[in-house]
Amino acid sequence: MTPLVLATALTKTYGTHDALRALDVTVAQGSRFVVLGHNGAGKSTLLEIIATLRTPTSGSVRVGGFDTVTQARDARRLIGLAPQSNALDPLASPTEVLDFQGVALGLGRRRRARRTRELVDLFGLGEHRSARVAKLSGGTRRKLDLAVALVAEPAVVILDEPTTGLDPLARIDFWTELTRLNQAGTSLLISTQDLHEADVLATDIAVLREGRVVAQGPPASLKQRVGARTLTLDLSGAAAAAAFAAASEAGFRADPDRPDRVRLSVPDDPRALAKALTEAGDAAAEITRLHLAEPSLDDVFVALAAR
Ligand SMILES: Nc1ncnc2c1ncn2[C@@H]1O[C@H](COP(=O)(O)OP(=O)(O)OP(=O)(O)O)[C@@H](O)[C@H]1O
Repeated sequence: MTPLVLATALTKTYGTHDALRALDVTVAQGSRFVVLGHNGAGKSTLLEIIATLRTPTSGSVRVGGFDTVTQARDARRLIGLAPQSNALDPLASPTEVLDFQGVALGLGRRRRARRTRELVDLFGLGEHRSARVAKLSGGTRRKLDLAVALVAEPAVVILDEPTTGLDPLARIDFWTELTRLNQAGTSLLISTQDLHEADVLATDIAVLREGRVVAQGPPASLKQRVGARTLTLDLSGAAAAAAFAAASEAGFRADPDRPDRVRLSVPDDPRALAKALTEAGDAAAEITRLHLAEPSLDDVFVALAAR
C-alpha cells in the first residue's frame, strides 16, 4: 500500500539554521502518527512541509503518492488542516464556521449543509450550534477546529500541538474524539511535546531532536528498545533494606531517597526477572510492597538523550 506520507532526506534550512536534517519519515495509512519533540526540534516545520505550506530546502515529501511541491494541489486535497483556535471568527456560530469553511473549499450548498450537520453530530456540538465561538470553552473550540479540518472529508488530519492549554479533562475528552475519528477511517498526524499524550494517542511515534528522527516506531517497540523494567521493593525498615541490598546477587541497590526501599533495573529477559523475584520471595516476610514498572516513554527519552 502507498504510504500516506513519505518524507525522504528532508532538509529545511532557515538562513544558516538547519531546522530539519536529512530526515526520513513514513506514515502508514490509517495510523495515529505522533511527532514528539521538545521546543525547536522541528515538529512544526515538518508538519507544515507535509501540509504543503512550506517548501523543503532539499529532499521530498509525498502525500498519498503526490509530491508536495510539484503536485501540491493533489496532495492538499488529501489533507485536513486544523486552524489555530484564535483564527476562527469569534462572532460566528459553529454552524456558520463550518459552512464558511465549505464555501472556502468551493462545496455546493447541499453538501455544505450535510457536512455541517454530520460534523455537529460527530462532535456533540448540537447544544452549542448557535452559540458564538467567543463563548465556547477551550475544549469545545478544539473540537470545532477539528471539525473545520474535516469539512472536505480528508484522508489525513494534521494537528500541531492540538491540546496545548486544555485542562486535563478536556484533553482526555479530545483524545477520545481523535481516537474515535481514527477508528472511523481518518489518519492523524499530530505533534506534541507531551510524552503521556504520545503514549495514549499514538499508533506510531517519531521522536525528533534537532531536526533529526532519533527513534521511530509504535510506543511499545520504543519502550522495548529501552528494555529494562524496574522492580521496586519496600521493606519493613532501613536496616532490612540495607541487609537485603548487601546480600543481593541479582543486584538490588538501596534507593538513596528512601532508606527502606531497594530497586533493580531488570533486563528484558525472563531468567533475570525470575532470579530477582526469587530473592524477593526469600525475604517475603520483610517486604511490604512489591512493584514492577514497565519502561515508560520517559525512559525512552532519557535513554535517547544519553546517546
Ligand atoms: N520562519 C523561520 N525562520 C527562522 N527560523 C525558524 C523559522 N521557523 C522555525 N525556525 C527555527 O527552526 C527550528 C525548528 O522550529 P519548529 O517551529 O519547526 O520547531 P518545533 O519543534 O515545532 O518547536 P515548538 O514546539 O516550539 O513549536 C527552531 O530552532 C526555530 O527557531
